[in-house]
Amino acid sequence: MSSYLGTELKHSKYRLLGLVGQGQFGRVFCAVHRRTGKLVALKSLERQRFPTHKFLRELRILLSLQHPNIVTCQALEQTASGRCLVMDYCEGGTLRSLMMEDVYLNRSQSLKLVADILAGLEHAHQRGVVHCDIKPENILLSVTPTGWIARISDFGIARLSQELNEQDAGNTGSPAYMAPERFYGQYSLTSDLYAVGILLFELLAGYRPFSGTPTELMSAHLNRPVQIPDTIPAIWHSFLLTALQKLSARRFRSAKEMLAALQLIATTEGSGSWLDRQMSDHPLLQPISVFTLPLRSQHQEFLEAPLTKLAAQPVQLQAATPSTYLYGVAESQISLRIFEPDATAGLVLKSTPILADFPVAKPQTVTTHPPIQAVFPRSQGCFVMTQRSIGLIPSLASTDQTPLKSDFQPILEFAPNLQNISVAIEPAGRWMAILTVDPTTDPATAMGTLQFQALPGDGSRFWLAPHPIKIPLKGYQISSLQLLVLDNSHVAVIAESIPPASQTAQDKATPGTIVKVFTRRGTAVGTLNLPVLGSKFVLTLIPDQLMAVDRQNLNSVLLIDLKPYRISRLGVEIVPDELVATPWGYLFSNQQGTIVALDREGRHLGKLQTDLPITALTWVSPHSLLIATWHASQGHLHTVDLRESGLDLLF
Ligand SMILES: Nc1ncnc2c1ncn2[C@@H]1O[C@H](COP(=O)(O)OP(=O)(O)OP(=O)(O)O)[C@@H](O)[C@H]1O
Repeated sequence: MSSYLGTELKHSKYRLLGLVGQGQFGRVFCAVHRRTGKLVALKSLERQRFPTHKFLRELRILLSLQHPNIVTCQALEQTASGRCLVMDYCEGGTLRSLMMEDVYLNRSQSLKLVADILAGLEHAHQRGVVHCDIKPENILLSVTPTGWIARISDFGIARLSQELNEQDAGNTGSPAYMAPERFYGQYSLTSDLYAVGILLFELLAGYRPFSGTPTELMSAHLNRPVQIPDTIPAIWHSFLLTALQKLSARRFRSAKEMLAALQLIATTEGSGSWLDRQMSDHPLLQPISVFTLPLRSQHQEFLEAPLTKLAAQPVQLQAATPSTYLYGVAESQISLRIFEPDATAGLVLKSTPILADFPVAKPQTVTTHPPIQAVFPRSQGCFVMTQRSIGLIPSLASTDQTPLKSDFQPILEFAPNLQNISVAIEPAGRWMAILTVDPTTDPATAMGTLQFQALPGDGSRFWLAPHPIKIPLKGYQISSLQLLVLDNSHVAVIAESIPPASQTAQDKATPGTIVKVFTRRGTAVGTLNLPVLGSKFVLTLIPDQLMAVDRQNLNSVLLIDLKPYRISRLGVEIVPDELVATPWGYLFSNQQGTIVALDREGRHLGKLQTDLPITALTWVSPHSLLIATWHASQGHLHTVDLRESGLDLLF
């Protein structure tokens, strides 16, 4: 179906970017408008299931609802096999997906989301439209630098599906959120407000007031009084009890009235910071269950200088034994250690260190060398970037047991007048991309130059952009520029955007991050304007996924999926200095010696703590971590076996 729709849309205004989800009536795709570059959601609706007259009636309703808290429908696209609704794209996923993570949303943000829903409902109710299926799955999220905006989706479609279901099987809606009268087939605008009451209860308590089978739920909604737990502050009790009245007439009379009551209590309680647009002092996301375990090293090696970077590379040294090279950087020196798997002891250091530290560049003393800025271990060896050049320390894998060579072969010397040089190397080490900023004093005319170059080995077989590509950098924060290789044919230029100066304080444009993607042949693929401020972008081991520090919410990390486009936040409890992707999830560390481990779904696996400041960390096998520490002129390289660390990992 995805390729069907792709083919059918070949000559339309939209280009499909990927499947986002599947609803009962069809699939939802992320697509981009070919001319404007605007992202949209295309919701395909099967023709047989939506007879034309009903569909047009619902479409009229949908088109009449234009509000920032409603997922608006912009147009209808006809395709050979059916129709697609063209809707605003919400990159933050659903409220359900956010509620399923191992985090508590801060109170102010939870209340803000409920206030958003009420504002959207007020708009719809004023136009005589009742939603009938308010639940976290139908609340989509737009991401903002400091949190989210809730937007109600499925207006009209929810009611239409109810009608169709009634004809089919008589089973409608989502019983967990259904007001008592809905079980008798009646509904009014207060049925939506009852559902919002359940949703607020769930956000504040972490569970819903009633659970069980559909029959048990029906009986509970109709007869059982609501029990409010002590964990919900008393100030909210009468609000919740009013929203969850069994008799429709005893509830809030309108969304507007309910919203006003919510704002009043939030202000009284001191959790209404969203009302005056201030940032909350509390972390946006608070992990639910974080336990701390002492960091136990399997092996410790004494270091003479602090290692600021560690990079591992699997190698095949001897016929059947896969080993791992570990490169360590201390200022302008790079060292190499070799690890080999051992049947009983896991991964062990073959000898310590095999290659003594050696200067990277020629000059006289180590201290005068330009410090190493980045290392890229690849099959030919380790590419090393300094301020002045990029070069290769050739691989020793092929030379087997011969002593390790320490020659540094320069590949490219940078012109002295260039600033902000970024280099990125393809995973297979066949080509590199270099981004430089042309010297200028005027930010309005700043230009970047992106070049591609084949690397020693079989790189010259690749067709690379023959000429430098000029990138206008107006509106880019140049000091934040980053270059990443996404896969063997794409690179991304990433930078913070400078919002244009605005006239009024209210009208203040929000800052964001620009991600511009190019092919290795130099073709611009597209630009994403991320509504978040990220820094330290790294690739994860999931294709087309990036992660970054969330600069405006320091205890959270951003996960950015490019295909389909999606932004999620992980609550990590620490302000991470290092972000490391592993085959099983993510590791974050800070200089205070804390390491937080999360799985690929963002679930917290635990926290390791050492008293020593961590200067670098990496993994050398899925369960072996290498951690460099440094304190009071003393440092160690620790080998940690995660299977014995006490973390909740399944290997
Ligand atoms: N406008 C949108 N922007 C981004 N993602 C969307 C959008 N609309 C839907 N989605 C995604 O697609 C998924 C399917 O959405 P859809 O509304 O078709 O079904 P549903 O609400 O999950 O189920 P149902 O059809 O039973 O109501 C959602 O879970 C959501 O993740």
